[in-house]
Parts: sequence; C-alpha cells; structure tokens
Amino acid sequence: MKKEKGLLLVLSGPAGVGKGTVCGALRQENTSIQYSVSATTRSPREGEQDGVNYFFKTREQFEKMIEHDQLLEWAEYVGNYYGTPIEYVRETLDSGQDIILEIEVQGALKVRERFPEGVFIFLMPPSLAELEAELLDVVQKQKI
Ligand SMILES: Nc1nc2c(ncn2[C@@H]2O[C@H](COP(=O)(O)OP(=O)(O)O)[C@@H](O)[C@H]2O)c(=O)[nH]1
Ligand SMILES: Nc1ncnc2c1ncn2[C@@H]1O[C@H](COP(=O)(O)OP(=O)(O)O)[C@@H](O)[C@H]1O
Repeated sequence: MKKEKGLLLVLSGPAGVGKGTVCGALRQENTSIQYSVSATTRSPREGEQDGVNYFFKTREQFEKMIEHDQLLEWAEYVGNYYGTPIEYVRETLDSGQDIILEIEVQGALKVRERFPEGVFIFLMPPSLAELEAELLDVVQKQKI
C-alpha cells in the first residue's frame, strides 16, 4: 500500500511574537514532527551550531543554492538571506513524516503558493502595543 504523505506545517508571524517559543515547546513534547533547518547568511550567535540551528552560508553560497533551485522558499530579512532547503522537506514528507517550518511571513506566503495543501499557522500578538513593547525589550537585550 502506498504510504500517506506527511503534513507540511508552517509557523509564521511577526518578529517577537513567540514563534521560537512555540517551536521550543513543541520539541519538549517529543512528537514525531521533524524540524526543518534553514540556511542563512546571518552570523551564528553564541551557542548556535552549524547544521543544528541553521546552515550558516556566505552570500555567494546562498545565491548558488537559489540558482540551483535547492530552496523551497527564501527571503531577505533584516539584510540577511534565510531559506528552507527543499530536499529534506521532500524526503520527510515522502517518508510519511510531518515537518514544521518556522519562517517569516514573506517565506510562508511563498510556501503557500507551492504547497497549498500545507497547514499554515500565523501567530498574532495580543495587541500591537504588546508586540511593540516585546520588540523594544528584544532590541534592548540584544543591543540591535
Ligand atoms: N523565509 C524564511 N524565514 C526564516 C527561515 N529561517 C528562519 N526564518 C525567520 O527569520 C527571522 C529571523 O530569524 P533569526 O535571525 O534566527 O532571529 P530570531 O528568530 O528573531 O531570533 C525569523 O522570523 C525566522 O522565523 C527560512 O528558512 N525562511
Ligand atoms: N505567550 C507569550 N506571552 C508573553 N511573552 C511571550 C510569549 N511567548 C513568548 N514570549 C516571549 O516573547 C519573546 C519573543 O519570543 P520568540 O519565541 O523569540 O519570538 P519569535 O521567534 O517569533 O521572534 C521572548 O522573550 C519570549 O520569552
């Protein structure tokens, strides 16, 4: 019998809304959901590992990935490229496992064009004022 394809889940929303927190909580649950590791041209932060948090690339390497159609979607965000390597997503779905992407909004819209059968989750802040306060807090902590 043919195996059912896995489910593509996309978690998106504005910066600081809590996407990372939701994904982190999901990981604690030890579900069988797989997590897509994105490629990015931003520098690794302290404690981040190549291949675990992101695949860290130069702009030239990233542009080659775009050229060779190796990304399901990509976007430029705050001066850096971010993109989802397509092969792992395909393999995972073909093997019948579910996969989640945690990506910003432009990327999520592109995924929706290619995979309309996916499940798209858009996280909203309780209010714009709370989002603004949260972002100011993040900026102060990271001294962006
Ligand atoms: N379009 C797209 N966005 C991504 C991808 N990977 C991460 N992002 C998003 O890029 C934004 C910045 O991520 P990051 O630099 O790790 O900072 P932080 O998540 O705000 O701490 C976040 O909104 C991520 O969800 C990707 O593969 N594609
Ligand atoms: N439900 C929530 N209520 C209040 N603060 C939250 C909530 N979820 C996450 N946070 C806080 O908001 C900040 C941004 O969360 P994060 O998950 O990094 O957002 P994103 O990945 O969308 O940028 C963190 O300091 C986190 O602790």
